[in-house]
Amino acid sequence: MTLDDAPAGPGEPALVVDHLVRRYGSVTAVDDLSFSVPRGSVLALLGPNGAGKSTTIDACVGFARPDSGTIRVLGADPWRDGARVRPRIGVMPQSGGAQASARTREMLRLLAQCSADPIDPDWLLDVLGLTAAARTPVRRLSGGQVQRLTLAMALVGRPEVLFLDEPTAGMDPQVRRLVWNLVRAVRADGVAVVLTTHLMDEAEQLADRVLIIDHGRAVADGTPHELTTSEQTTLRFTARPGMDLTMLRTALPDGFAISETSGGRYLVEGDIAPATIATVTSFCAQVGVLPSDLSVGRRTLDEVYLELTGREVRG
Ligand SMILES: Nc1ncnc2c1ncn2[C@@H]1O[C@H](COP(=O)(O)OP(=O)(O)OP(=O)(O)O)[C@@H](O)[C@H]1O
Repeated sequence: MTLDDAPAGPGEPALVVDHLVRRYGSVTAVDDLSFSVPRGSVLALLGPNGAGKSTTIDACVGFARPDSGTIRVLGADPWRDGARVRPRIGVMPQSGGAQASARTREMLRLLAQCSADPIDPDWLLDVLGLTAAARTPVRRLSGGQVQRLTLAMALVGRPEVLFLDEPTAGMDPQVRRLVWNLVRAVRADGVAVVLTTHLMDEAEQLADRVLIIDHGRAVADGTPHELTTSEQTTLRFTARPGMDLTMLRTALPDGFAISETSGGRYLVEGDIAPATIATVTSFCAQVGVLPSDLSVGRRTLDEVYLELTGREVRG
């Protein structure tokens, strides 16, 4: 052990990533990324497909070797000192990880036996609604059940740091809420959680901090409240779908963006003032439309995310 590898003290962040770079051939998947995650907190990594989220997690759990930069998980280097790190972390990869031929309970018990102080597998199955599927082979579970089993596998060893790669992708809304409650419970127990998600409401619900990455680089970092509070406010209203907004664009001063976000739902972004509302309602009167649900508020995380990462679909 070197001085660099001294165990993290109780006040130290459970995870520290410092100037991480990871390349695959000519692709720089993670490009100078730095962040830390204190115990008892949740960090959400957001970013478009291919932004580098899974690669970041892979490096943090010791699956991928950093090209440069350092990672400390509970004070240890996950690549060089995996034997010290692995028993103290839980990982829910996107690809699952359960053996297809094993039965659900069997799979979980096997992992529990590898842990010094496991959570009771039957309790976990019960909490995750998998008791009825306890004797079902993994290959016959539904996609959502496999997801829940993979989460149970990440939790059964009572991890101090938990990595969840898109934990609720494809889950129905009830199960998603169940998973959110479990994440909140482990966070309250002092676990540091890193999760990736494409669901902005998931990030808003769970995260103490949000890190938005694009092309491997951080483009925003803050609490959900910090990221959605800025000079820019929004004015939303509902009216006839497909209105020609040219007249409204001309009437508003420079610096405003106007869009129809979905059929009949309009969004005006900029420094909204009382005069802006007057301009919008006067435009509606001119075109003979009654606006409804007119409201002024903060931008949503979704809007901030789209502004930072663009609206075009990535290949
Ligand atoms: N094993 C690999 N070999 C080669 N390139 C890879 C490998 N893993 C990832 N990449 C590339 O690295 C970049 C980042 O991929 P990564 O999977 O980390 O993104 P992501 O943000 O997790 O995407 P998604 O939201 O689709 O899961 C992409 O360009 C991807 O093609």
